[in-house]
Amino acid sequence: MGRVSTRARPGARPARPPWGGSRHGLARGLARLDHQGAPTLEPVTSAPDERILLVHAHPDDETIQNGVTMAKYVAMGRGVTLVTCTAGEMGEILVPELEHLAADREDGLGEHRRGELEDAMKELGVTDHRFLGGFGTYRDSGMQWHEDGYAVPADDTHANAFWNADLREAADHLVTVIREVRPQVLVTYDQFGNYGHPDHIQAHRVATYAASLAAVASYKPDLGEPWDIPKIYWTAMSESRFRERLRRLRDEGDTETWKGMEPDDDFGPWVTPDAMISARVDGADEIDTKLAALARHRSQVKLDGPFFAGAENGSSMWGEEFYRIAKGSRGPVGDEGWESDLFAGL
Ligand SMILES: CC(=O)N[C@H]1[C@@H](O[C@@H]2[C@H](O)[C@H](O)[C@@H](O)[C@H](O)[C@H]2O)O[C@H](CO)[C@@H](O)[C@@H]1O
Ligand SMILES: [Zn+2]
Repeated sequence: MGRVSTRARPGARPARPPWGGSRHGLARGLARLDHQGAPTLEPVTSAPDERILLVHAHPDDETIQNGVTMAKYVAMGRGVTLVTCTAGEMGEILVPELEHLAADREDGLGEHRRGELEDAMKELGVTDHRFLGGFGTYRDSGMQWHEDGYAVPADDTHANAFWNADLREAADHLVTVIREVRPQVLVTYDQFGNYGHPDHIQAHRVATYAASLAAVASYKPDLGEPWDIPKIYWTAMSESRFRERLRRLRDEGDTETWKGMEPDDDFGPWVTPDAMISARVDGADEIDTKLAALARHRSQVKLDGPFFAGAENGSSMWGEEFYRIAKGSRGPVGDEGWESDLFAGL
């Protein structure tokens, strides 16, 4: 684990994560330091010894990609912190009675999805969730398919669209969180944003940059004591599971889901070859919790559609969550060569 600092600058007040611990309470039993840096005798309630930080672009990404992992780690008593970079203002709306919230009508979808996210976090048991820079700082950039990939809509006029964010300014918001939470594990997307959404790509860039900046002692000490995150993972879609899922859908006559894609196609960066996967978190015990959280994102997710069909009995790709290690050393692996716990080896 990284250096635990007990040095407090005179006048510096340690930020406190919402689980009630103090930044200085990371090492059990340390006396709390008062705001002059003098030790007080009252016992401190330590932050969980193990802490994970997840950085996602929109509400629902966290549950789709890491709902099992988050629920599992909360149940294990680990600290789970989620940072969501935008409120998903530009999303489609699957529920007719919510259509008035659309961006080109009342533009109320972001506020609504904030509530969906709160409800989903209650299902997973996650109590520490923040929007990057505070709610409304960065706006969902939207996405449109262009010849060879997604891009932001040409007529996008919102100055605070996340895709337009100043990278270092956005990273500084996350540096503050990293130095407060001091996670051993960081999870975000790969360089492709998993499926090419501009906000996902930007979230990857901000998380990666912030992780580097947070570790530099001489970088903006006013944002907190430096913290070098030991392990960084990118979320991954297992190639074998995706092909298997698509094959099953096509065998069942479903030609609509992932329309135009066939099981033996070349999916490029959309999937990760199993040999490049580092960890698999099993969700046999958490899949129901994940689905309950997914159901809370009702403006975006139709559980009774083919996309999530079969997830309830674990017979789909949603009951497993895959990761590629981007920084740090892996712990013990199983027969497939995958870790089963992102904190392994720490
Ligand atoms: C899972 C995810 O990242 N969803 C994003 C995505 O949503 C897609 C978008 O609305 C597209 O227009 C639909 O056809 C597609 O079905 C949706 O998944 O992009 C949205 C706009 O940026 C974003 O709000 C949503 O969270
Ligand atoms: Zn997203």
